[in-house]
Amino acid sequence: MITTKALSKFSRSCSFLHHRNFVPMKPILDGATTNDMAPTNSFLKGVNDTREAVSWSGQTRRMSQRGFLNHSRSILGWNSMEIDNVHDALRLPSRHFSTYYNDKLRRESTNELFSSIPEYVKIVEVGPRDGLQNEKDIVPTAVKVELIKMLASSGLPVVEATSFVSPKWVPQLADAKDVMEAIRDFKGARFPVLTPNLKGFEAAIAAGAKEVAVFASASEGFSKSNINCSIEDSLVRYHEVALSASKLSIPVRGYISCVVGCPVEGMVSPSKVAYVAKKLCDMGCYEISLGDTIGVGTPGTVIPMLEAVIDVVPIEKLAVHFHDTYGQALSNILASLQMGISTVDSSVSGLGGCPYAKGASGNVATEDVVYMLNGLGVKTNVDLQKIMLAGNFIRKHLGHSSGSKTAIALSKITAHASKL
Ligand SMILES: CC(C)(COP(=O)([O-])OP(=O)([O-])OC[C@H]1O[C@@H](n2cnc3c(N)ncnc32)[C@H](O)[C@@H]1OP(=O)([O-])[O-])[C@@H](O)C(=O)NCCC(=O)NCCSC(=O)C[C@@](C)(O)CC(=O)[O-]
Repeated sequence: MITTKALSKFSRSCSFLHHRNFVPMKPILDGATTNDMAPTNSFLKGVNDTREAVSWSGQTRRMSQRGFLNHSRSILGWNSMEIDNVHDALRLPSRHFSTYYNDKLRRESTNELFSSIPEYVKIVEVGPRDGLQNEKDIVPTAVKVELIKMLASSGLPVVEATSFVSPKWVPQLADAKDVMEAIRDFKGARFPVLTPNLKGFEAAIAAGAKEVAVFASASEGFSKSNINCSIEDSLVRYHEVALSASKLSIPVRGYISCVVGCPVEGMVSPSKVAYVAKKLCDMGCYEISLGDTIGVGTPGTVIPMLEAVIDVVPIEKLAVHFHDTYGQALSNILASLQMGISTVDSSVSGLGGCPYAKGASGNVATEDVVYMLNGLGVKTNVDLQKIMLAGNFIRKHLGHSSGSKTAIALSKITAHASKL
């Protein structure tokens, strides 16, 4: 059941949200119909505009941070030197801008805002799958393999490699078997693959996959457009996959798409997400990734959704998967971390989108997530510089600019930083 308890607890602990006139949304979502949600901002329905001015104990911290950055700029001559060569930029020890400084601040801070943030966050990289499935031009297998290799060597614990789906539906990933065969001997990361049915599962195992993921939806409309069946039918298929997987001791991850909004139906009720999450958990999924497929969520919709799911699935089994269409992904991740989630999906360079979700933009960029987590003093074991190199590699191939603000910012900075 959705309660306002955690919302108000979250709100009390998040003085920064009050500071920005944030007021948590009433849990209006249960039973909401398509008519409840106009295409754009009806997600805001129910927000009380009771603005509160709460002094923020982080003011001093923010000011001193700015002081530090100005100091660094003057040492680095930041404004006068710009480059567009990521290799040069990578000489810059980014920790000077984030981890080192904020680690110290976080350790010293007693602000309760930090208390619920986990010390370690597992990042699940979905770029080679979620990213490349939506590219107009088909990426050559060798490029995919090199990207996966670069990502795995950056310290990422999980790199979702590809999908064993119908090549008629997603031609971009029709080379799944070749990709898996090429990475068979890669070490250092796990390489799960998407499987929509037993046929996909069997093909994945034959190609050497050691872990699979099934993908349901919280909305009927999206389920039909993405996998051509109802939610219930998909759960039956996934149950079959889970049974076969368990016989082979293959771990199964479960995705739920459209956890706050659907391109077909509009607003999605948290109770529907909780229902599917429980079913996936009961069939044996070791982790359930909650996907804001079209990136419409804000903490105002994400928190009630998480509340509903946490009521029925242990929090340590949950992951969040945000697309950044409205620039809300990092705030949604921060809210999720503060609620106790410690697994975050992201995509190098912000690649991504679902071919069957109109309007879906890229996933939150891995570089931006790592930068934020470094800044919070949260361990990820991921090397930001190596991720940036992987991002640069794939972007050059695709001919797009980076979807990561961190990568763009750091690529513009050059200096003899090693002298610092
Ligand atoms: C589920 C199906 C297959 C149903 O597709 P269908 O057309 O209903 O299935 P079918 O059983 O009638 O089979 C049609 C044809 O596909 C073949 N087929 C059937 N299954 C497979 C398979 N596994 N691998 C290879 N081929 C397969 C089957 O053999 C047959 O071939 P034909 O006889 O016509 O030559 C199709 O709808 C499909 O592949 N959909 C996948 C769509 C997809 O990958 N979407 C993107 C991923 S989800 C996502 O991005 C969201 C997520 C996870 O990232 C979270 C978030 O962002 O929120």
